[in-house]
Amino acid sequence: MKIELKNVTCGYGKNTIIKDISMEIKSGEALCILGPNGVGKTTLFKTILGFLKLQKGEILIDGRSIYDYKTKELAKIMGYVPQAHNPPFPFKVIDIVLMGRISYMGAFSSPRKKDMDIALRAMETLDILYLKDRIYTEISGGEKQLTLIARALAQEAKMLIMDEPTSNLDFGHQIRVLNHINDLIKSGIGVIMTSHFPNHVFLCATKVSMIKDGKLFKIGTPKQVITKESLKDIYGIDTEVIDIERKHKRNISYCIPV
Ligand SMILES: Nc1ncnc2c1ncn2[C@@H]1O[C@H](COP(=O)(O)OP(=O)(O)OP(=O)(O)O)[C@@H](O)[C@H]1O
Repeated sequence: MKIELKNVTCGYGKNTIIKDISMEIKSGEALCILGPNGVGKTTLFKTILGFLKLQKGEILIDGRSIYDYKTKELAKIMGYVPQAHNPPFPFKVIDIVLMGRISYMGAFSSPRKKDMDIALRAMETLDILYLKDRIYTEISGGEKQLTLIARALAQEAKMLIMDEPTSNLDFGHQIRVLNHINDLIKSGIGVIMTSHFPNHVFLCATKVSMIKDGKLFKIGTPKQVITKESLKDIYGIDTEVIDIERKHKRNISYCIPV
């Protein structure tokens, strides 16, 4: 499966936020989008998901415009992990995760045993089974983030769109989620994510694109894109990107401020 963005221009009403961006993501790849606060990463995601209309350009899934897909079809293709939020009703955590199964259920029908099993398995994978009967609005920001990731896993979508999946998480959960993203791409799922941490890109992304002033600034492998020059360009800080040897895993690059 392939999602292609061709000369995408998008924003709110007549206000353009993202200008003329082209990129593509295939199954088994993790594309991380980096860019400063307010540059338009979430706006781009909302447009890919069809919540916002394109101003110009095209978004294609396997060569077909996203606008030619039915909502239910799209829900089986793309799962969305938004930044943690509070829904208007005090749902139980398990109900939030089960919402990932809606596209598999008939109208007005309740979850089958299979849906419940899949939802519970998604929670188990992320070590949050203990939250099952808690009220979503009463759990911590990190627990909400993990719940939303579990909901996307339960959706069994082929492409996951994750808006800052590690925000709100403690160090252990950040690494667990990044490892989980690695497992997902190994299993053939595609991931498009945003992050504010270039080091997270080195840990799980196969591809990275940097956005500056609403335009695509750089795209390539993490090593090609994350350099001291590009970090200075988009964040305005001086860094050093160093290579680190790891005992039991591949060597990795790491950026530190200087
Ligand atoms: N509903 C909206 N209506 C109008 N403008 C909006 C709306 N939501 C966001 N914006 C504006 O669009 C711009 C891009 O916002 P967006 O949330 O896409 O940035 P971002 O790169 O995801 O930021 P961050 O890294 O801080 O989450 C900002 O200037 C923001 O104020």
